[in-house]
Amino acid sequence: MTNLPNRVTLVDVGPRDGLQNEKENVGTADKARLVSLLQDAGLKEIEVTSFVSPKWVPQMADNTAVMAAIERRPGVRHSVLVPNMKGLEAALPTKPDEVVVFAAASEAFSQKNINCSIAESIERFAPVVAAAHEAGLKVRGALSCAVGCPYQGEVSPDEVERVVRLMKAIGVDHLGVADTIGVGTPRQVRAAMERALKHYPLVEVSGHFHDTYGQALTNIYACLEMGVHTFDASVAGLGGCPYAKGATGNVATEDVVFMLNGLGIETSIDLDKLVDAGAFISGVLGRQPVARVGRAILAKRKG
Ligand SMILES: CC(C)(COP(=O)([O-])OP(=O)([O-])OC[C@H]1O[C@@H](n2cnc3c(N)ncnc32)[C@H](O)[C@@H]1OP(=O)([O-])[O-])[C@@H](O)C(=O)NCCC(=O)NCCSC(=O)C[C@@](C)(O)CC(=O)[O-]
Repeated sequence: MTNLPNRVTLVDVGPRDGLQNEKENVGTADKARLVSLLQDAGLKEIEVTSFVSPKWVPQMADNTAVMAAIERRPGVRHSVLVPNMKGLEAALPTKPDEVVVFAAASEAFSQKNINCSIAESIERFAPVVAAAHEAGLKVRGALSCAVGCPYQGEVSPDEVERVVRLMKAIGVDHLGVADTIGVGTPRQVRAAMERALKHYPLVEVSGHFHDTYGQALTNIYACLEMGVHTFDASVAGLGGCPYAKGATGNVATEDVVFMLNGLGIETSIDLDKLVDAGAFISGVLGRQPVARVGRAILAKRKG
């Protein structure tokens, strides 16, 4: 068998990416409770909220209140997504441990998601990255539509590498390769990852997969074979970007942990407690978890 990493870090993006697309308002206390349950389960990296325009993404309008309500446990990093200086200025007083900026490999998606071209987005992010660094924060960069775009169709590795270079040039510390609409298969994902790895070391690259076409775990495995050992995932399989119509949720954290456990790869995450977190937020939303492992374990518990 190929050498796989011994250990994987999972970033649970459920409270942000998972909830941002929910039409019904999720209460601030429930969002904070979700963060606590994820911490109980052993998650050390949690993307808590975003400081984007509330007109564009109303579900994240309580960002400051959520950051004030979460329990800060030692050793857990709480990150927030910001689209511009206004977002960073609002985020900094809430004391995030890390900020996430997000650009797209596709022009069309950049316009739909953040209302500007890729070049303009990089111009916007440059001062954000500098100010975040000045505040002592690390900056993760998400590169959306790294294999496919809901408006443009296929996205080439050259397009990916072009934006990777731009993000590197403005000082983004970590690059997340995102299959925003979950259309990638291992060959395409590997090609996109290879381009990221030309500019960032393995420790500063991660994968972010949606499961629209059921390829997310396969794509994660393909990345593990390349040595990539950080992945975003979303508890209960929540999620989707409001500007990526038809895309389903992120890969479920429960499903990823189950696969990694089976491979003997350490995550320090307690699967049973994670399933509890998924059941909690699914209950708040009034539906079953999308996570297959979550459903299976809940069904087994019922007997
Ligand atoms: C970027 C903007 C703001 C541009 O939106 P715009 O309308 O072009 O911005 P603007 O600068 O012209 O401002 C318009 C209004 O928004 C306000 N505004 C401006 N900025 C902010 C801010 N930060 N926080 C709060 N308010 C803000 C600003 O003050 C003004 O208010 P008004 O004068 O009309 O009352 C908008 O397009 C936006 O917020 N987009 C965010 C969309 C979003 O959150 N998408 C989902 C996240 S990305 C994602 O999920 C993908 C990812 C990362 O998970 C990886 C993957 O799977 O690909």
